[in-house]
Amino acid sequence: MIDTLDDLDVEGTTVGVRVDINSPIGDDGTLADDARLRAHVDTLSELLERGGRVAVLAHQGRPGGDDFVSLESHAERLSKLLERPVDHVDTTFSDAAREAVRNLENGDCLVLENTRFYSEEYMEFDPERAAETHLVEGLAPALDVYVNDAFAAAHRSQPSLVGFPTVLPGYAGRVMESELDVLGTIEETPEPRIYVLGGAKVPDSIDVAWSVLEKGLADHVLTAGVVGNVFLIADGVDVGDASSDFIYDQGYWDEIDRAADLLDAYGDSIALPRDVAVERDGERHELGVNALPPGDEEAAMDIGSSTLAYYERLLEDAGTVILNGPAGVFEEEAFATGTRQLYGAATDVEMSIVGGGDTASALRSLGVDGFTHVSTGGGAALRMLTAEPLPAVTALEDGPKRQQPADD
Ligand SMILES: Nc1ncnc2c1ncn2[C@@H]1O[C@H](COP(=O)(O)OP(=O)(O)O)[C@@H](O)[C@H]1O
Ligand SMILES: O=C(OP(=O)(O)O)[C@H](O)COP(=O)(O)O
Repeated sequence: MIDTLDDLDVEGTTVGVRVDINSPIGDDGTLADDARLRAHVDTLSELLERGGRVAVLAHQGRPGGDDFVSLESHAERLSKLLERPVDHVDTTFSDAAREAVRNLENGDCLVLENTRFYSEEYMEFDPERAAETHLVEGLAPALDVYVNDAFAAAHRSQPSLVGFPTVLPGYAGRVMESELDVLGTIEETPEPRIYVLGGAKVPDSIDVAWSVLEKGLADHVLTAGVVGNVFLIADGVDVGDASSDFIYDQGYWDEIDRAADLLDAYGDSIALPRDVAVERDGERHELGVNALPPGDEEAAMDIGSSTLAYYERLLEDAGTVILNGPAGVFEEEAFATGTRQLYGAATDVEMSIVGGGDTASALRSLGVDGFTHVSTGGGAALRMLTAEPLPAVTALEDGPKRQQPADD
């Protein structure tokens, strides 16, 4: 059993709240979409209104990425959403960070700096070891309790997610609580069950495909996006240099062998794109798989209309559809068709569950709604939907194993 905010005496308590506000970032390096911030407003408002002193912990992007930026603009946006001042502290566990946390009054909120600015936070540890990292040892003494509301990151065994609840009393926030309620019952959802795996996080998607096919949870896995391109290559299709180079640059080349192994083991249950869309003369141009490779500069940016018709037919018989990752580069209107139509078709299925930060933002910008549940998490939702435990949830369940050092 996990304790929730109902079990916490909040007044006067300094609460470290791990949220997932990892969001799209604009060309100016600031927040471009606040959906994930909005999701946490209930938890943060409740803690503040109940007299808590709130220090927000979160990551943004991955080292090396264009979206690996400070949380300053997130703090500004949170201040508007929470209708109260929210300071940003430009470190996470330094003397200055501890000082700022200790200076909080009841009802005050601040945002500490991007946890991933510190290399340990981008590594995976078991909880005991995570509790010995600089981040946790440095910050925990300034906190009384830890609240994890970051469902979307709960599949990561990183210090801010599994280390703090090992040394502090841990509680699930409202987002975490409701996601666990909805997604914890996958084995009971109507069959046949179809998993649609698109987007760009290929290793996560292949893990999920293995797991759900091995466990008999999925009747079909439909592939799209970069994931679809990897499966096409694994199936011996030449998707062209532009798409292959992209996969190579992302470090996903080994995933092709894993996809090939999956096709050997479960090929009958895995659907591959039958055509793709590339940009030719400034416009969308569809090519059947037999007509590949495309020109040198032409990347496969979306699934084509034959694939869509094929996938829509499969969805007609589904009882449950679980979708993660856009079917194409939805940010460009010419390549948004696959995502718009495929996700649109999924809303007709009896139970439709969607996961993924980019996926949720794609659906909003494309105006597609009507799903049974849109999760705040992508990889985390998928992992739950494979009936696998989430490390951050397990750490909350296990509770503190030892006392944190006393505050000085
Ligand atoms: N064929 C493709 N080629 C390149 N990028 C793609 C393709 N299909 C989808 N994408 C990109 O995948 C990104 C989202 O993937 P991902 O991060 O896995 O989604 P989520 O956050 O929903 O889990 C989007 O930025 C989209 O442009
Ligand atoms: O956006 C996230 O995951 P998601 O893309 O699977 O929804 C989380 O913030 C986790 O980020 P990560 O996949 O860089 O560890």
